[in-house]
Amino acid sequence: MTVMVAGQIARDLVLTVPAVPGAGEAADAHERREMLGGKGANQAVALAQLGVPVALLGVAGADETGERLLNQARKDGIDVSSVPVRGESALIVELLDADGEWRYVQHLPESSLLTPDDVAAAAGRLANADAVVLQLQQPPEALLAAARAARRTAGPHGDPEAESGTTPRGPIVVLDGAPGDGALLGWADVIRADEQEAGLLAGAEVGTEERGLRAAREIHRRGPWLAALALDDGANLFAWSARSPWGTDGHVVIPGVQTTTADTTGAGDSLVAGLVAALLRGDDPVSAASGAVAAASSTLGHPGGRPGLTPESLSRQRALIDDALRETAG
Ligand SMILES: OC[C@H]1O[C@H](O)[C@H](O)[C@@H]1O
Repeated sequence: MTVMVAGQIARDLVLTVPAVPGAGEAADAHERREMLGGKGANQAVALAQLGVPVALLGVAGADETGERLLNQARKDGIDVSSVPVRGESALIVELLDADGEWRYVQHLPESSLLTPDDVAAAAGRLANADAVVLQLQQPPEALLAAARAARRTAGPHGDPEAESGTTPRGPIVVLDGAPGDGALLGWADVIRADEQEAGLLAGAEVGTEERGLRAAREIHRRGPWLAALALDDGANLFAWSARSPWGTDGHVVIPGVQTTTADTTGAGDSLVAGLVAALLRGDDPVSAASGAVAAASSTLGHPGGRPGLTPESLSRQRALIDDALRETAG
């Protein structure tokens, strides 16, 4: 079993400040953390921590930083043999204030972005993976190329041949974010979107369970059979269609349970990884959704997006989620 994550590899520099300085002001950071970052790398790290064999397709800089990032990825157990190395490393500076509010300043050289040629070079690996995970930090043409390469044996949703049930479907394609390009959505099986992104996809505000469900139905109509949408009370809605492996329409809302939030950065990345791991294990929908939220919650307690998923943190969060679900049911 392998998951291919096609996404960004960056050096994340997280500076914890009492307050973000205004124009003409300076702030002393009381903590500084540097780490392998970018949504692609974060998701790959989280998958590796969850015990899922994972390969990364993203660009590493041909500089000292790029070398450090790749070494870290290798130490994390990620296969980086398909990573092109060129140019300057991508750098993302996160300013995290005392309220846990973050601001990013990023320098993403053009050379740090995936091209369709990079994707073509990894086409065989994409097609043979069990899941392909994409985020929107890469150019749309590269993402579309990756989705097409992954599903070369079947067309996008809406293609009668692909929907016939007789065509081999290839890997599960998972998309993190709301693509401006509707074509990309048609190639995805699973989508994760925060509130704002879900609103963009649905063309209407999402926030409550009812509105989220409406958005999910629209999303299912356009392609993905599973939508994981953030609601405005910190809960997550997971809505699946009959085209899902579970074969029925259904949904579950998992309440947000983590009490201490140092930084929300990276929580979505861990959620995606938790969901992919659960889908590949063949979990039932409630268990898959709970596993995804447990992974996300485990990432909230520390500054920066790097996941720190341990069996202990996951089972602590799982127990809280199970309690919350029992409470909702009772
Ligand atoms: O999803 C969080 C990530 O997004 C930003 O790109 C940072 O790299 C951070 O680690």
